[in-house]
Formats: sequence, structure tokens, C-alpha cells
Amino acid sequence: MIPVVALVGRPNVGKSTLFNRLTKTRDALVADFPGLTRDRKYGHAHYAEQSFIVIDTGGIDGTETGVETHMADQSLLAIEEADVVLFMVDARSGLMPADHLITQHLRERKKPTFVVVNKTDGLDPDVAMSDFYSLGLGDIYPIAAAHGRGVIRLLEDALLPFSEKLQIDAEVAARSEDGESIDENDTLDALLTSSDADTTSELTEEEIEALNAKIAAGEIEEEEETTFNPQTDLPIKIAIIGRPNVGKSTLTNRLLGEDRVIVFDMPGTTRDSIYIPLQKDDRDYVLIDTAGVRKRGKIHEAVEKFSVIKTLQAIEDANVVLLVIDAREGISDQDLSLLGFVLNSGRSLVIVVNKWDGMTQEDREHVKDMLELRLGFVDFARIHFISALHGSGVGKLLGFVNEAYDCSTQRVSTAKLTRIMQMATEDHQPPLIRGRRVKMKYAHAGGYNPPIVVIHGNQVNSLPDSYKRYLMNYFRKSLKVMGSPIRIQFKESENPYAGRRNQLTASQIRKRKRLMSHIKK
Ligand SMILES: Nc1nc2c(ncn2[C@@H]2O[C@H](COP(=O)(O)OP(=O)(O)OP(=O)(O)O)[C@@H](O)[C@H]2O)c(=O)[nH]1
Ligand SMILES: Nc1nc2c(ncn2[C@@H]2O[C@H](COP(=O)(O)OP(=O)(O)OP(=O)(O)O)[C@@H](O)[C@H]2O)c(=O)[nH]1
Repeated sequence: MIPVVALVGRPNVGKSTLFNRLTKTRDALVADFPGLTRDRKYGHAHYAEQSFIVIDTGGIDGTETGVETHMADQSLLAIEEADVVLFMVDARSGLMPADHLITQHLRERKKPTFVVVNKTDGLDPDVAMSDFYSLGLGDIYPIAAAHGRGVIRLLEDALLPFSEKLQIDAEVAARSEDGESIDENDTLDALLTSSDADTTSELTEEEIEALNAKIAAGEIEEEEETTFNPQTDLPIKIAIIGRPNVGKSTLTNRLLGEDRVIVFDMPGTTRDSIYIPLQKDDRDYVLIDTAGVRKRGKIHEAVEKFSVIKTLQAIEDANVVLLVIDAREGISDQDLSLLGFVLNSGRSLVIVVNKWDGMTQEDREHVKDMLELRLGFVDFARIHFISALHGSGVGKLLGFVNEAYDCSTQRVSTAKLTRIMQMATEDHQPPLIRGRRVKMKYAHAGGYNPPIVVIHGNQVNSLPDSYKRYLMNYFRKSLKVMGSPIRIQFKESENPYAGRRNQLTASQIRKRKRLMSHIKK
């Protein structure tokens, strides 16, 4: 499951700065849900192909009437939901009393914690760190969030237990004798923007020529041979998400059939969803039910009902998301926040408008106008009206789920994708950039769910957003994709970062070795 990283610390230590750097800002979403006393920011990030969720908890300064009460409501919950805590302190202000209070809590929670000493720019890192060893929380990581310094080392260590790729890299690095230092900021940006796209090595000019000859001869096979077909070999994982009370449990029960009874008081923590297998018309599904766990616990009486993390993890783990909206409540900002998470994740989506029963024609028209106005920008998802309570419309839902899943996992050959790319450029030429025409050479599939199309060429990263959107829509129409977004990635024919991934400093290699032996234990 996608790991959760919480940023904790006093106000002003630089949590937001680090949050923005990790999530690249555009992914930052502020969720304001009932039961959460303060805004917390949740962001989706990835580093070296490992996705993770970042929570920015807002500051704890110890001047509140007891840090206990303050931490109890939100930071404690964030810490509890997190897999890793980055405890940020400020090199410029040194150790403060609130840092000790936070330390005390972290120790009680027994979470893997990394002490991050921020604002070390212009300071001697050893001196800057020395103050904080007395916290006794283990390794200390000096960084400058504002400039990105030190962040690579921090992320590699913090994410290592969750990332197969980082573990392999660490092993490779541990075996290599000497490392060289790297240009950290360039590399950090490249690693933070890398995604799970496949990194098929580039075609040579001759191979591109052969590909074009094949296309010209009309040899565009529909599908490539694969030994594994996700459309038949795996169950479709469906996350049912939505604000509290929109009818998620009712819908889950309805999908399962009335004779199935589900126990909602399942043991587990706040962030655990319930996974329920379902078989229908020869297809296998797993419903991921995120409905509130009504557990009485001292920490989270108020916040128990809705866990953003649970929802985010369910989205991440799903193939298709059913976003349930309550027709009687209209579209709220919370619905839009949830929608934003789904869009960031790239998952397939069906928007389900529930409680459609017993509404007047006038009210229905009004709701439809609202949907058009506020959700019009999500052009790929179907909007479907149901009554989970009475069952109307529910029968069609799985059909839309199948459609979205099948579209998002279809296998398309390089020849076909390249041909579509060529047709798109024939219909509408890419613009000139610095007097030169952008040259797109070929396209291939880079991943599924969502489908990723990787376009190789010259200056392709400089294409204006409007042209990128044009290409995306062109691919969507040509591939007849419904219910799933499509992502397009551009690869410059010469990748300046190629081959630099494993070059680490000698101290990093020593560290890697130590961590690896730790993991193997
Ligand atoms: N010199 C230096 N300043 C930094 C660095 N990172 C953050 N700052 C500055 O520290 C101040 C606080 O940064 P924020 O990211 O807003 O801190 P925060 O912890 O999110 O603060 P709250 O939102 O109040 O909890 C800002 O003025 C930043 O510009 C750094 O690496 N070096
Ligand atoms: N009229 C009407 N009421 C509905 C419908 N679906 C659910 N409800 C009612 O809405 C209320 C909330 O339903 P739940 O299924 O518990 O909602 P939930 O989204 O699982 O709620 P949480 O567990 O709080 O996240 C219940 O009283 C349901 O009976 C519907 O289609 N029509």
C-alpha cells in the first residue's frame, strides 16, 4: 500500500516549503473535512518511481494549552496514520522547548522517525546538526528545503523500506566500489518528476525507420502478444469513496446483493478500508469500502468518521474509483477535493450521483446544471444517477466500471500509437520553438491504468500545454478511451539524466550498506 509520510514540527521550520518541493505544488490539495479541526494539506508525490502521500500537519508550538490537547486533535492522528514521520527542526533557531514536547510524543507513538534539520544553507552542517542529537531520535538529516539540498538522501532512506527500486539501487550502489558526487538539485527534480512510466530504451534511427516502413505498409497490429492480460487475469479493484453519509455503505451492500451482510465494526485502525470480493457475470471484482469505522477510541472520537488517508490509499490501490456524491447536498468543496485526488492518481473514474430517488423534476434539473458547471472539466468520466437505497441505476454501474477498466488497460502496439501520433501531427502541426519545428519521432505505451503514451522526439518537452492537450484528446478519441484519463509523457531523444541514477557519494554508499543489512535482518 502506498506509504504515508507526515511532516511534523513547530511553526515556521519549513514544513510547507518541503511539502511544496515534494509534491511539486500542483499536487497539493487542502482537505477540509468535518471532524478535522484544522486544515491539513495532503499531497501526492513520487520519488524514483515510488509514490507516496505527504501530510503537512501545521505547526505545533507548545504554547497551546498543553501540547497534548493540540496534538490530540490533528497532529497525533496524522502521526498515527503515517508510516514515516519527518520531524522537522530549524537549524537557525536551534533546539526549542516545543521540539522536546514533540519528541516525547513521537517516542510514545513508536513510528519510524527521521529528524530533519532544515535551513542549513550557509551553515556548517555538522555544527547545525550538533544541537539536535540530544533529542535521541537517531539519525539526523541536514537539509535546505528551500534549495533542495539533502532531500535526496532523506527520501532515499525514508522510502527505502517501501520501494523495491530503491532497494535494488542500494544494493547496486553497495556493490560498486567508489561513487562520485552528483549534481543534487538537477537529480532531485528529475527523481521527483519521474513516474512509473516504463523506461524502455530508446529506439535507434534504424529502428525508427523500420517502424515507419511497417506503418507505411499498413502493418499496424492491434495488440501486442503478452503472456499476462490484466483484463482477464486480475480482479478489478473498485474504491467506493465519498464524503460521510453519501451512501457508500448502502451502495456496497446493494452491489453485493441483499443476502450479503457486512460487518462494519471490523477491527483495525482508522486507515484500514475493507476489501470485499465480488463475482458478477464471470468477472471478478474487489470492492474497497472506505465507509467510516465507528470505533470508540480516546484519540479520535471527533475525527473517526472520515479519514482522508484511508480514502487516498483506497484510490491508490484501486483500478476504478466510484466517487459517490449526494444529489441532495449538491457538489461541495469536499467532493471537489476528493475529485482532485482521483484526478492526481490517474485512476479510472465513474461519478455516481446517489439519492436520486424522491427528487422533483425541478430539483433534478438543478442538480444536473450544477454538475455541468462544476464537473464539466472532467471530460473523461461518466456521470451516473442512482438510488443505492432502492437499487435503481445500480445494475448498470458495473458495466461502466468494466468499460473504464478495459479502456485503461488496453494494450496498444508501438506501431499503432506511432501512427496515431503521426495523424495528429498531420492534422495539426506542432508549433515552431526557437525557430525549429518540434520533431516527434515515435510513440509507445509506457504503462496502464492510466494508459501512458510516451512520445520521443526533439524539443518535445518545450511543447506548449495547448498542444499537449490537443495530443491527449487526439489519443483519447483514436483509442476510444472512456472512463479513464490518458497521460502523455515526453522524452527528449537525449536524456541528460540517463545513467546518473546510481552515482552516489562514498558516504551515501556506506549508509546504503548499513541500511541494506538492516533491512535484510
Ligand atoms: N534559509 C532557509 N529558509 C527556509 C528554508 N526552508 C524554509 N525557509 C523559510 O522559513 C520560513 C517558514 O517556512 P514554511 O515552509 O512556511 O514553514 P512551516 O513549517 O510550514 O510553517 P507553518 O505553516 O507556520 O507551520 C519561510 O520564510 C521560508 O522561506 C531553507 O531551507 N533555508
Ligand atoms: N433517500 C436515499 N437515502 C439513501 C440512499 N443511499 C443511502 N441513503 C441513506 O443515507 C444515509 C447514509 O448512508 P450510508 O450508506 O451509511 O453512507 P456512507 O457514505 O457509508 O456513510 P459513512 O459511513 O459515514 O461514510 C443512510 O441513512 C442511508 O439510508 C439513497 O439512494 N436514497
